[in-house]
Amino acid sequence: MDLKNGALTKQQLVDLLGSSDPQVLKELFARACQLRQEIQGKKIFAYGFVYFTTFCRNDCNFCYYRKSNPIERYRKTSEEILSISQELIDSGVNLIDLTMGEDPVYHEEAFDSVVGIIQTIKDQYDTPVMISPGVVEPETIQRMADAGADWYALYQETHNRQLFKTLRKEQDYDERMNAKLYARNQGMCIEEGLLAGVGETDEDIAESLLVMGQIGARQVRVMSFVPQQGSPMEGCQTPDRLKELKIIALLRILYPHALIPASLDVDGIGGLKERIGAGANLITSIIPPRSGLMGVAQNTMDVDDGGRTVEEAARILGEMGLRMASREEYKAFLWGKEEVQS
Ligand SMILES: C[S@@+](CC[C@H](N)C(=O)[O-])C[C@H]1O[C@@H](n2cnc3c(N)ncnc32)[C@H](O)[C@@H]1O
Ligand SMILES: C[C@H](CCN)[C@@H](N)C(=O)O
Ligand code: SF4
Repeated sequence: MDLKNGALTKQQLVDLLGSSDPQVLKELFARACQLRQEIQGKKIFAYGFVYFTTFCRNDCNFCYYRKSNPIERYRKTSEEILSISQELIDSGVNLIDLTMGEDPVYHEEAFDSVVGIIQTIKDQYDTPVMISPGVVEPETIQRMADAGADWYALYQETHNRQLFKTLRKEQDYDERMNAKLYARNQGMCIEEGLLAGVGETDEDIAESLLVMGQIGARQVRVMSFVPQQGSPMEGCQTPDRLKELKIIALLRILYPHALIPASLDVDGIGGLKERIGAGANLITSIIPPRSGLMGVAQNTMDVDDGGRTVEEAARILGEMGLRMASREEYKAFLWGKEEVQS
């Protein structure tokens, strides 16, 4: 199979996802890293993660924060959110990802405070913003876009409607998809994502990889499912990481210019090297230690001991002959002449 030609068919994707041939895998990862190198050299981007409310009205079967899970929750104030964001920016992240559970309190206040926070980070801190609020009204998306939010992140998890129904209980597939298409049509960049190891087939994954391109997502991700205490899927197994790594590499080959995260939220900082080695060009889930903030799939792993910091990630990148990008380099990549294809 010719990996140089990025136009892989669905069948070729399925074959590669199922392959355990060491030579094929070696070529796959080498090609993915070569493409990243050709496009951005040694630079790797990094996003700060601010999960500012862990209250949620939904009951996703895979998630620790589902409303039926009797866990301790927090809701940070606007002042806290801004000071944590400032701390992350000072540490060297390229963007702030404002993430929330679908917290009814914010829905009641029509997201006024979130809009204000976006404005401050954009106008006063001069930093790109991603918003991950779950499904929100078109009007709210519009206000967030007007406030300057660059990105709307909303992961379908799977593009198999049957499987979606079992994961995102009582949520509508089309409503979720349409929210991100609306954001894209308003000029926002969108991130699409899939969850690996939740009962999907390689055909399902191949379909997702193709849909991600069709909808024009400029950031595309995969996270391996991590079982959560107290959730219906607590007893399910976490998948072999090789699948996630293959998906990262295939995404890079299909969409050479896309932002593809190496999330620290799956295996902590210990999982960074292999994901970058598979072709990821962005580190996500950087969280300041002792800020009282949590991760999603790994809610505390490596947070308070400073494992999920720019400093630690930069050290590891250095060992790989790579380096952290500056905010200006990120902005140039996103908005500059080097047009990023979808
Ligand atoms: C917690 S949500 C935050 C935004 C918003 N609440 C939403 O659901 O879109 C972000 C993503 O984390 C991922 N996630 C949640 N629980 C996970 C788990 N147990 N293992 C791996 N990824 C998980 C899912 O892909 C989910 O879409
Ligand atoms: C899943 C989160 C992102 C939400 N936009 C975050 N923990 C991450 O891994 O990047
Ligand atoms: S994935 Fe998001 S919407 Fe679903 S329960 Fe978790 S926080 Fe809520």
